[in-house]
Amino acid sequence: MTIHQAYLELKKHILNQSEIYEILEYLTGHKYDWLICHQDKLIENISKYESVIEALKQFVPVAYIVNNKRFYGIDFFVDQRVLIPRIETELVVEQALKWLNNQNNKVIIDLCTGSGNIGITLNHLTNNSTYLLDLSDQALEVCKINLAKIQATKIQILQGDFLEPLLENQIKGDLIVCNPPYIDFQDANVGFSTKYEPQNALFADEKGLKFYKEMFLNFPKIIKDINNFCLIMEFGFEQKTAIEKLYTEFVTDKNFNHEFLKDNSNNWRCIMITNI
Ligand SMILES: C[S@@+](CC[C@H](N)C(=O)[O-])C[C@H]1O[C@@H](n2cnc3c(N)ncnc32)[C@H](O)[C@@H]1O
Repeated sequence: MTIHQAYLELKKHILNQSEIYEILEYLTGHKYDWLICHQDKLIENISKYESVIEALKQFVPVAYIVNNKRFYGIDFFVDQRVLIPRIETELVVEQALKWLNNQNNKVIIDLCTGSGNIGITLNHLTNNSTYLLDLSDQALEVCKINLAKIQATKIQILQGDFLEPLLENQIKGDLIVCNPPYIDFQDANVGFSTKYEPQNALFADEKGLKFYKEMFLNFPKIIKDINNFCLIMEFGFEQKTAIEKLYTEFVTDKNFNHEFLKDNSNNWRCIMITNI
């Protein structure tokens, strides 16, 4: 089978052109430019090709097949132990970089880190000390693979339940970023595509709001300098009203500023809390 024939076959299963080339790169070990110029070359590893087609028939996401997902221009190793990083989460990184504004003596804390995509990206780009936390040992194994793969320094990994490792060890940061599980267990609209992702990365109690409530109640305890900090949390596109309500109920200190941010698809996606 030639590369061109494989391309035509893959097209029957994948709508996204760039994902087709991700698979062809995975199958041949060659980059896009080479593939374009060598369409008549044979795919040598036919059994690998056949298992890809089988996985696609089972709707396994391409990122899990090729063990890679590009996030903020960086290639992260991913497998079924972690959530596949989403493009909308790049908003968290973008806003965090704006707040950091080239400061390099800050402490970053990435809660619910999963593959480490947010925290490792920020560390890689700014060289600030960074803590990466997750409850899942399995997710942290993947995170460690990414730490070895992507140039990152001054990073510590902590396992535990949400804020607990920070509170227990009295660790505080300047920039807190967090993309927690936020889907309501009752949500009927969850796409079929999430079937292969870790369920504890997706769903949360209290209609998906448990982590926001816990954060709003406790975040001053994990901030180094309450007069100069930034906290950015991602949420689901229909959760803004509920999160605004929780904020009003649980954050009573008027010395904080909060704003909501929209992603590139014009959906409300993040809350950002800072000092005034
Ligand atoms: C939505 S995923 C986010 C992963 C990654 N930060 C991203 O943006 O793609 C949520 C992560 O929270 C972790 N998690 C779930 N419950 C947790 C808890 N109680 N404490 C800490 N982490 C938790 C999951 O293991 C998962 O890695």
